[in-house]
Amino acid sequence: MTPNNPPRSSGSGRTGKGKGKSGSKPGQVARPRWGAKPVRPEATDRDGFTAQTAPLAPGEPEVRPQSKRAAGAAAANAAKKQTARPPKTARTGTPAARAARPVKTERSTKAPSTPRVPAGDPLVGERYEVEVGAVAHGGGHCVARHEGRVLFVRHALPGEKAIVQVTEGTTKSRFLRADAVEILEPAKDRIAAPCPFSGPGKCGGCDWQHVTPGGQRKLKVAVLTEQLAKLGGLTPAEAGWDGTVEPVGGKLPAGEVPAWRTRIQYAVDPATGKVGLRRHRSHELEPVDRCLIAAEGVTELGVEARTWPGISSIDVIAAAGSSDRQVIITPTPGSQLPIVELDKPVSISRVDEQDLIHKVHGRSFVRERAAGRTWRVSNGGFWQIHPEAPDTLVGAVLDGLDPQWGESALDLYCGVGLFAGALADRVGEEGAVLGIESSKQAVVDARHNLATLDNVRIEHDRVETLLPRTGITSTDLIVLDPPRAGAGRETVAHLAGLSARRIAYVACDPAALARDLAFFREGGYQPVSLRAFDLFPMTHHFECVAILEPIGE
Ligand SMILES: C[S@@+](CC[C@H](N)C(=O)[O-])C[C@H]1O[C@@H](n2cnc3c(N)ncnc32)[C@H](O)[C@@H]1O
Repeated sequence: MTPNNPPRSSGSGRTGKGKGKSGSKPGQVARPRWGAKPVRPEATDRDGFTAQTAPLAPGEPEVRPQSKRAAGAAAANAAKKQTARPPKTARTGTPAARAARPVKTERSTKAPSTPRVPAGDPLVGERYEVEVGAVAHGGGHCVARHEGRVLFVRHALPGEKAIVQVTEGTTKSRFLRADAVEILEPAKDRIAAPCPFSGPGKCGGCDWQHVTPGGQRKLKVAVLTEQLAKLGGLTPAEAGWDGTVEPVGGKLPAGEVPAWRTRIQYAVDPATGKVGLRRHRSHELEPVDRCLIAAEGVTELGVEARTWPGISSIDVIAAAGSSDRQVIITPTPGSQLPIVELDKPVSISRVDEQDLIHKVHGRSFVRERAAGRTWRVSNGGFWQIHPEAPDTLVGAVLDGLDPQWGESALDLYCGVGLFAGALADRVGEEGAVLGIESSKQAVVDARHNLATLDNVRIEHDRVETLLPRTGITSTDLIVLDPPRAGAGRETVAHLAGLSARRIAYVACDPAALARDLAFFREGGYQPVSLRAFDLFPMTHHFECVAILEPIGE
């Protein structure tokens, strides 16, 4: 595709750099520096993001996350597992910010739709011998073929010869899902999985316990390379990428598992009261008495060692930047919250039957440290799970953007204000930063976190709704850190029209990133550097930071 350079705005809406301060008081949002009046957005929250949302397999329709209540109902209906929605497996906290006072959690509360009954004769349980091919995007699976039909195989590695057992699909399915249950010829990156709960039919939280740390990063490199080519039309060199996925927190020897996960959602087995993690694409539980990737702050609470009668799920958050620990408990319908005693001091909140969160005791938030500041994150609102992720990503964004004193910047999908705060420090009081975020509670937190910065304003609404209404016609810098679905064609086109000197795109889904890079090219921007970070070891997830500049400059 030939890049084109559509005319971009002349920037007439900007009031110019170096003008006086906004005059906002601490705690108020600063007046914008782009010549647009502050808007009063409508409350249009939507589901937020978790890095652990089960990705879709190629061709699989998008499925919205369930509420805990809906998930509970579905768990009771495990017989329908074959066509059930993707599970909430071992993922961080709640998928969106929730308010400190009782408010509706910002999650889908729609009941699950009636499962479709797949046509054809079931093939579940069939075993085939296959040669395992390349790793595929999402789900931690590799592609194999049997009698012309595609199989997405978990617990395998490229190049292996294996016996696989079908886990989903019928004679009419376009593709089948399967687990490698016997490895006939192992790949050199295969190791014995250190976690006893990992393996075919077991916990769905980790994808690659059976792979060396270096082997996991090689798989991630293959996925990013493929997505850039397929959806972005880019070679690694054209993307400004050195072709590596950078380890974070030091390299570990094979067989050692980093305890990186500061947020975990456990489900509770109604029969035993024991906690567990969801099996892959299932509402069934794998009872777990020690999650190896859980951070020490999670494990030391002793949640896994207790029984939880009358409880359906438990979100555990162990701040990396303070000793704050928060546990958010969802009782089963009709049950009362028991007195909760854990092994360390902890704040407790409960989720009621309307999905409202109530503080039981302690704080309704945890405090994190990153980019030289303390951040309040309330009730399971978005915060990166790996302890080193916030500083790693802020470092990559600032290195790539090189913000200058007096510049204006947008922080889109800003969460509790991480990049906005870091940018504000660099552009100084002569500059201005506008953050936009759709979660009400995250906006409240962001305004609290950045209250002392007169040059930052945080607005509440969806980026795609609010940005066009701001009247902003140009800015110097943009950071966007959208949820898994990416920003999409319209938002990218709008951003490409703002004459930004540089744009930093932080992405947790390489497919959405590659697609949006192609949209940016249509708008006259190209990546000049791309870095990928292994911020979710033992899983197939990773994070990218792409820096874009106008083509031809
Ligand atoms: C990946 S998180 C990034 C948060 C923040 N940049 C950080 O690093 O902590 C994405 C954020 O986008 C918010 N979000 C989701 N869809 C949105 C939309 N359409 N417009 C604005 N914000 C949105 C979510 O609530 C979430 O806080």
